[in-house]
Amino acid sequence: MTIRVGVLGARGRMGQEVCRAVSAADGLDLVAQIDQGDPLTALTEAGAQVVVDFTNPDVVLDNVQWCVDQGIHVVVGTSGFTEERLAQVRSLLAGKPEVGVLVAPNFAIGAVLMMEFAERAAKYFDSAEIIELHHPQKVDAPSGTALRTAQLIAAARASAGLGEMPDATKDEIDGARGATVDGVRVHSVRSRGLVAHQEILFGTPGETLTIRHDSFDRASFMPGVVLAVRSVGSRPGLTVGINPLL
Ligand SMILES: NC(=O)C1=CN([C@@H]2O[C@H](COP(=O)(O)OP(=O)(O)OC[C@H]3O[C@@H](n4cnc5c(N)ncnc54)[C@H](OP(=O)(O)O)[C@@H]3O)[C@@H](O)[C@H]2O)C=CC1
Ligand SMILES: O=C(O)C1=N[C@H](C(=O)O)C[C@H](O)C1
Repeated sequence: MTIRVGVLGARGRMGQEVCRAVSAADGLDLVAQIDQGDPLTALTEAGAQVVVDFTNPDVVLDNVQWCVDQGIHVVVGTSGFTEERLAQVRSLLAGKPEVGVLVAPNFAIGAVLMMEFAERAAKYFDSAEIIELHHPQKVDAPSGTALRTAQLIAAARASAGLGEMPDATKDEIDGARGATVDGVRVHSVRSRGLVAHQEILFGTPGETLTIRHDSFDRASFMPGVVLAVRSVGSRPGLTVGINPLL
């Protein structure tokens, strides 16, 4: 059966790529392309069953709420999902248990594996720092992928009983050590020529391990987005990441 798909943020960098990918995918029908200023009611008028949101962190929760209220499943790629925001999505869904919302900080398979490998490595190393590098049009810092990676590393360290990292600095210029997310230092680089990149640097006496992923093209996110669109309708409630679909 064909799935009727609407895209929010359709004129953006990701939205345009998603519209192309949905149009080219078997069994998906692109029925609505919505951007800033367009009414959300165009989604219901077009009979969208799944909406894909690649907008911005300021508006995404309102969009999700509106879609959930209408009984439309949502695939969310927009960044900024802290644990607190995920909890807000869970409470939106409480009144609509049949609706599925999938929030993925990163749809690229390499990035998903990078996060899994980092989670696995975390307990073996005293130190861990994240360096994320993106194009300069990105509105937020740190990236959603870096936030999620920090959460995963922190949780793995806590369950292994590891204490604080041996990283105290006596004298530092503000910001020199990056931001601290769940106890993990995160450094954000913005530069022309970049798309989306991240490395995690682990260290313990005598050795370091670097895990790095590079998205050189937004095409890297599309297989994950299409998989999520096909799956979200059969996954009521909140799903975080595409890992359970792989
Ligand atoms: N999960 C993943 O794998 C990935 C996630 N992302 C995330 O996706 C998001 C979008 O990234 P990107 O495409 O580069 O950003 P863009 O700024 O290129 O695109 C966002 C689009 O959404 C539009 N928009 C803003 N508000 C609304 C609204 N209320 N309703 C509908 N459309 C709206 C914007 O319009 P206007 O410009 O007029 O404001 C713009 O056209 C970011 O949060 C980014 O971090 C990006 C890549 C991969
Ligand atoms: O804005 C981007 O470009 C990206 N955003 C996501 C994030 O914040 O992690 C995913 C990817 O890094 C590209």
